[in-house]
Amino acid sequence: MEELQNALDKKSLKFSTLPEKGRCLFAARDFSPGEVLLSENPYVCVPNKNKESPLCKCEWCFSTTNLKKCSGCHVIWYCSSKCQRSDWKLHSAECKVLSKVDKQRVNSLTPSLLLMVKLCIRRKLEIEKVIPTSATESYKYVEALVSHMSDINEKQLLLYAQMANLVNLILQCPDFQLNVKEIAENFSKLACNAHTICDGELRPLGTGLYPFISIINHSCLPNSVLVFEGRLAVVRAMQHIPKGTEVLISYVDIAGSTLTRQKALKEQYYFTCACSRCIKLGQSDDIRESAVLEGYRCKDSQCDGFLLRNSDDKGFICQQCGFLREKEEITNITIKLKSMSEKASALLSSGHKTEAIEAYKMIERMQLLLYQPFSISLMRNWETLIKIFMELQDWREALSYCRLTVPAYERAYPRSYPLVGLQYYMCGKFEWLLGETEAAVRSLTKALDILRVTHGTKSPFMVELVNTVEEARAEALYKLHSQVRD
Ligand SMILES: C[S@@+](CC[C@H](N)C(=O)[O-])C[C@H]1O[C@@H](n2cnc3c(N)ncnc32)[C@H](O)[C@@H]1O
Repeated sequence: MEELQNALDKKSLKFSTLPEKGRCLFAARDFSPGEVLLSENPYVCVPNKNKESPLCKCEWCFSTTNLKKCSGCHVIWYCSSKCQRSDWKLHSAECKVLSKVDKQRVNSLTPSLLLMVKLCIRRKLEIEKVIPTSATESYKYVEALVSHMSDINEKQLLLYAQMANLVNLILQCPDFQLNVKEIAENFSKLACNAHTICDGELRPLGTGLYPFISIINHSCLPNSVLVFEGRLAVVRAMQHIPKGTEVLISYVDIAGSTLTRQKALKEQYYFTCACSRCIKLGQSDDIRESAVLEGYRCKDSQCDGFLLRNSDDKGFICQQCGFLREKEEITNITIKLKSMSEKASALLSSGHKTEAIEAYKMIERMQLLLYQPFSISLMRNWETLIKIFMELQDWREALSYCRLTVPAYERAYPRSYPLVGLQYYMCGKFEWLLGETEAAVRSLTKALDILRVTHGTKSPFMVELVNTVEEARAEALYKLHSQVRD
């Protein structure tokens, strides 16, 4: 505890505990927007490999190019000998373990199993003093993480026990000194403490355990943001944080209604959020916000009122014009939308992109009849369309949908939120590709204003963004001069 506070003192942070939250981090001085509060290398991490992210990645830096398999275990990939050397202390032991696992089993190992294998190995190497412990890196900080073992249901417990058995089988060695119960508890710890490692555009790359950053609690209106520079996790102030304020990040997508956010937090993190947004649950502002983000629109296409459930539960009443929308009509459209979404997603996963586009456009038309213009469902459907058009390199169509999402993002997220900046960035990139230089300058400048606070300016992603903005500004100026000359 004293060692932990000493390490945090250097960063002007104060460790504390609150009865309703457990461990917390507080600012021990004022922090300005964009200032780094805390940065940490992963205690252990693994690249993702799943249906959404099928490419193999370098175990150290997550690069997907120039990959070579480790010649010892034939399981782990590296993009360079530099990355392989950096990982060697841990991987030399991991390599021996993985090379003994039969080929079929090794291919079916999920990232979370591999992460747990690494965690057990790192612990053993610390005990053997192969990897030294320090004031900030030690297995004792993993031991201090919350596990919520008493909150998880039997089904989940059984799953963790099965996974723990598998890890034990893979490790095949008694000197790991961890029993199945301890490993199962560690799985539970990973579920509520591990972080998804993302690139600058917040696309997931892997999963990592960062025991210091794991002390930071959640808020649906956070004052800080967690981003990654490669494998390094960096927490930055998104706004001015006065001395004595708790440092808070968001654990879940904060775009949803209070009920949706609270459900997600309860399911994965076992707490009822009482942040400054959540305490408004049931108040008129909160009801209006939920109705706009997840509720239905007025049947009268000219009216932009939001609907609330009628007291007799037969339908929904527009709060502006008093029109009733029958429950049955809404149920029918919702059922149709569900079946259309299933078809569209099947078309997409079978590679029928043109047909999928038509299906998602049909969904959009139906959503426009049912939901508010700033609805989250509509926003997600536009995001899918942008993704498909990007894959087809149809920048014009991608831009038109991207422009629709920007106001929806601005409505759903706080103003300086990274996702808002990234949506402007995406628009700017499409405009730049399409030669719409002035529009690109406007969008990229907005992106830069937000992202220089959340992402800093030093990462390769931000350096590239700064360069693109400068290039776009120079080209816009050149075009302006040419027009004046002509
Ligand atoms: C990553 S840990 C955060 C640190 C944690 N407080 C601790 O004692 O180690 C996540 C857990 O912290 C608690 N937590 C985080 N944010 C909270 C909040 N806003 N209100 C109540 N509990 C919270 C929940 O138990 C959650 O599962």
